[in-house]
Amino acid sequence: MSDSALKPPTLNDKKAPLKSPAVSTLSANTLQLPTTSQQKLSTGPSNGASSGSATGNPRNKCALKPGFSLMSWVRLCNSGADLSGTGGRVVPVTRDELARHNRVDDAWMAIRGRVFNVTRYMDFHPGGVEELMRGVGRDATKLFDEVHAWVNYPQLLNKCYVGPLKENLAPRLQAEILRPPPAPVETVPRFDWIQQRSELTLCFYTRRLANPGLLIKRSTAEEAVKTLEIRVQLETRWHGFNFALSNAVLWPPKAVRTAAETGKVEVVLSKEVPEPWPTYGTHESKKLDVLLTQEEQLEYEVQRCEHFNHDSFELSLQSVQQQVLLQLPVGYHLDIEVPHNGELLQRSYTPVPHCYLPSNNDSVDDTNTLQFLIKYYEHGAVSSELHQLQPGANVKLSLPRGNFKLSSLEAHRNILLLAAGSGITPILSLLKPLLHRQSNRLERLHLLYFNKTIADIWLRHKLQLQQDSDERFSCTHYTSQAVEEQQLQAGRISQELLAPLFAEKSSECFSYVLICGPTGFNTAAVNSLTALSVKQSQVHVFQG
Ligand code: HEM
Repeated sequence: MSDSALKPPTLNDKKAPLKSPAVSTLSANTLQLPTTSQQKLSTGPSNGASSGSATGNPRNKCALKPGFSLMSWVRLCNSGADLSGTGGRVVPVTRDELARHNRVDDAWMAIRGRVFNVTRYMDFHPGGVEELMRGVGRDATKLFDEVHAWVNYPQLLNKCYVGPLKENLAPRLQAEILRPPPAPVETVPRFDWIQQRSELTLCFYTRRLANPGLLIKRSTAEEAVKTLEIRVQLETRWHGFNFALSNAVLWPPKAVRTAAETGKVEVVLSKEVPEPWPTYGTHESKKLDVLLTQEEQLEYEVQRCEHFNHDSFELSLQSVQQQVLLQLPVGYHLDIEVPHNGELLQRSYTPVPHCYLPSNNDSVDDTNTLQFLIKYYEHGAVSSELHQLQPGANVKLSLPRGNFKLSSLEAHRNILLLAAGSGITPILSLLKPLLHRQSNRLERLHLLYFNKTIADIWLRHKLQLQQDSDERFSCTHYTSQAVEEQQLQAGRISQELLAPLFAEKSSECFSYVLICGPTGFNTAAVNSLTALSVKQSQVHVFQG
């Protein structure tokens, strides 16, 4: 039986609505978009089988009625309309009071001790009215987190805040909730430059473990360029630097380095004429509007689309005319958009570092090309469209998205990785950055990789090579179907399977766990870890 046969086909590559185009007249708003794409808690396979998304999660967005786009919601929020229904007052709410607001035309919902009036949000909810109604009139924290923990509800519902949920809060906590949340401290990259006779290096300093992303755009299709746009991504925020260089440099850059740990970004450019420059030129910098960058798309073209194993393929993409170079923050993904039956469909995928692909090795520069491993589903609209792409065909990519914080791993030296099926891809992007970490060097990085059959295992040989080259890394393969091979174990994710790794005094005791797989796998993993007293703060689930 194929993976796709295990799941209701509607959850595979479900049609996503065409995103609204970027509205350039919209100025920076108080609202930010959710940080990553979406996940639905599904009845999908609980182990091993992949959902088809590289991050393991299917999408289930609804088409919104005309006039109910995110942009329209932002406008409504900024219009001064009384969305909370309290005239701007903060009113503590009892559970009984909350339960009375349980109708579609009078809908309140509590999340993490705060009550929001979601009545006006109903038609704007990308998951649909029916889904939103599931959380109405009650404390919906658990449900909300199960479906899309990454959605930035405090910002989206900022103007809908009614007040704290009363009875289950200590007075001190209540006082905290009544106070407006403190504005987050934002890092602005600092620019510097150095040169050699034949090279100019543009440097951007962010902060330790900032895990920056990078986008470089040339303004013309010429090989020698004088103007360049360089953008540095820090979480959901992009900082743009527009350079007018004093002389021409060659395209593409000679090297591009983003150091996840130090937070330093370097763009090394070859000068067209090797000579010392009195100055690099000039630049203007600005923070880019979060809403606009969330909507922005890049044109990429297929370089290769080749068979990888019995049900997956390797897709290699390069920016059209090599206009753009992109480096994703570690653990981030992006959406690939393809047309299908007159609609535009999107799905999230995490690029695979070149060194893990059979066709590549360590010396290849990851910047020019984005490589994906994609599982093919017969009924999966996006994967079947992508599967048919010929070299030269165009697709659209979103900018990188994600909510993974490399800094949350800083204190941890024994890290456990749990991956299922195609959920291995974000995990792969982390292996080298973690093993190369200089401060608080890692002691042990252990991967448990779950698949249905031996034939489904991706990159087994490469994982073995990684294990051979660094004794701190180990990988155990589990298959849900019985196996005869010695190096493989039969088993599904469970509390029993994980328990020995968290036994007190065990030298194998892990203090942080990263999880990526289909929703059922993620839920089973989180539940097993909770039962083993692993705290929520010690776990990150990749979603998207
Ligand atoms: C607690 C009850 C809720 C349920 C059951 C629910 C359900 C869903 C579902 C099924 C989706 C589609 C997910 C997918 O694409 O796979 C979705 C998307 C979404 N929901 Fe909710 N939702 C709830 C509450 C909320 C609230 C309170 C907000 C307000 C901030 C919200 C904002 C969103 C957003 C922004 C998306 C799109 C996510 C993305 O594009 O990544 N939801 N929701």
